[in-house]
Amino acid sequence: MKPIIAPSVLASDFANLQSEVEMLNKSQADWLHIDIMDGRFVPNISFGFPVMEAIKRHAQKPMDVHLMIVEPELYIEQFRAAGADTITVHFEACTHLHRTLQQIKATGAKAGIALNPHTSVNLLEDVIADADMVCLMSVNPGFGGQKFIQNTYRKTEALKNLIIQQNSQALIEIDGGVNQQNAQALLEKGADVLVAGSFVFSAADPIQTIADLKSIS
Ligand SMILES: O=C(CO)[C@H](O)[C@H](O)COP(=O)(O)O
Ligand SMILES: [Fe+2]
Repeated sequence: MKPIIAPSVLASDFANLQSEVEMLNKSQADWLHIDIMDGRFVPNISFGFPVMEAIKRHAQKPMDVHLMIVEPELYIEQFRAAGADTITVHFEACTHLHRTLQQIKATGAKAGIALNPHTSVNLLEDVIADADMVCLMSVNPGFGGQKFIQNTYRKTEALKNLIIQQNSQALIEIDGGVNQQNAQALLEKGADVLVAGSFVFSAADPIQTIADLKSIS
């Protein structure tokens, strides 16, 4: 099965956002990955609703919104209104994760759970049936351009086993440091969605780079 490719707009040229989004429209990218950072859950601030809405005005593909924020339940409806198709919240940021997943689904969006590198996939046993996607962070969240953490291979395999065991339909997304070197092995371990930021946007030919990732199976 071909992977779903979700380039992370975080690594794009914000001064030329419209042309970056138009490039993604023309490419084989399946989704646009949108990283929202609040300066509290992670030690960085990215962008918020006005920028997301501007991206949405030009995007012809679904928006996969990764919320690296505390108390995400306060903003779910607003992110949906700003154009999110999938909303992923962090396991570590949700006191009532099951409730927050239902809240996301009630807006009509797909609901994802992101796990920091230190968080075990075993903690998802009682909630995996309620998730449309699990995002395994393969770097510590907060910044693009970091080095891929090797333990992600093992986690991907363990998560795939849990999904099969629980008869869940959740997709496995890998986020952070994804490139042509690690993509094949991630897919073999069970990944469905590859997020790639700096690897795509720092390439000489981003459209070809996306096509190369897409052609791995
Ligand atoms: O969530 C993220 C960082 O917290 C980004 O989606 C991720 O880092 C992608 O960027 P890169 O491919 O450059 O690592
Ligand atoms: Fe992300």
